[in-house]
Amino acid sequence: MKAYQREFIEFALERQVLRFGEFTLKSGRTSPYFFNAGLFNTGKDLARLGRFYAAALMDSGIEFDLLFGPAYKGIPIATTTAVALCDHHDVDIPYCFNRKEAKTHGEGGSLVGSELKGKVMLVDDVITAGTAIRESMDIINAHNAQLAGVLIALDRQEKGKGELSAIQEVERDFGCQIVSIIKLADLISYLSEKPGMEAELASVSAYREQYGI
Ligand SMILES: O=P(O)(O)OC[C@H]1O[C@H](OP(=O)(O)OP(=O)(O)O)[C@H](O)[C@@H]1O
Ligand SMILES: O=C(O)c1cc(=O)[nH]c(=O)[nH]1
Repeated sequence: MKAYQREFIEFALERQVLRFGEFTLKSGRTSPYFFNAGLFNTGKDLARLGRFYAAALMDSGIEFDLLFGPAYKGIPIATTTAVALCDHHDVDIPYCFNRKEAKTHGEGGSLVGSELKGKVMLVDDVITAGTAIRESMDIINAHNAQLAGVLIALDRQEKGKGELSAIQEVERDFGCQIVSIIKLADLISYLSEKPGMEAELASVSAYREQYGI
């Protein structure tokens, strides 16, 4: 694990974005841990989060024209990443996001921000079973844009529909690269080095045995 990954895990634990307990996921699975990016909820946290995303994006070397943040939690992530790319990497990239329910008055429509076109970098918090990414792909395809890649904070490294991980399935189906700041494996190695986290390590490891890849 790299230093910035350990730093990111500590940031998420400190802000209780990363918590242990019993959580029902969108996929219906019951997980002993949960990553709630909505709890990066101050200006300082969001600015710091954006720096992690922007650095991971620059490191990935993937070329893209636009950031897309799927509603809802992808919206502040795309926004803060765009700001960090400008402030810390001198790169000015347009961004846009969707509404979960189309607006029927005023400017109307389902998209807000820059026009959805070109090579799109999708940014979100986590991928579990890949449903949210597939929903976003429908929007990207409907606008004749192309998916350049996906950037998330946490790759939960879980099985998708078959034996591949949800991420591997998305990479295969859409021919794109998925980049994450941390993976479940990083969290497990962090927990295994940390005194007093034995119970969390045991429950997360058991979950990985059941759903992990
Ligand atoms: O890979 P998946 O199985 O789709 O799960 C991951 C998705 O689930 C959560 O979003 P959710 O749809 O709960 O929406 P929110 O951003 O409005 O909280 C999360 O923010 C991811 O987008
Ligand atoms: O799979 C999900 O629904 C999910 C998992 C997680 O860790 N965080 C989240 O916001 N959603």
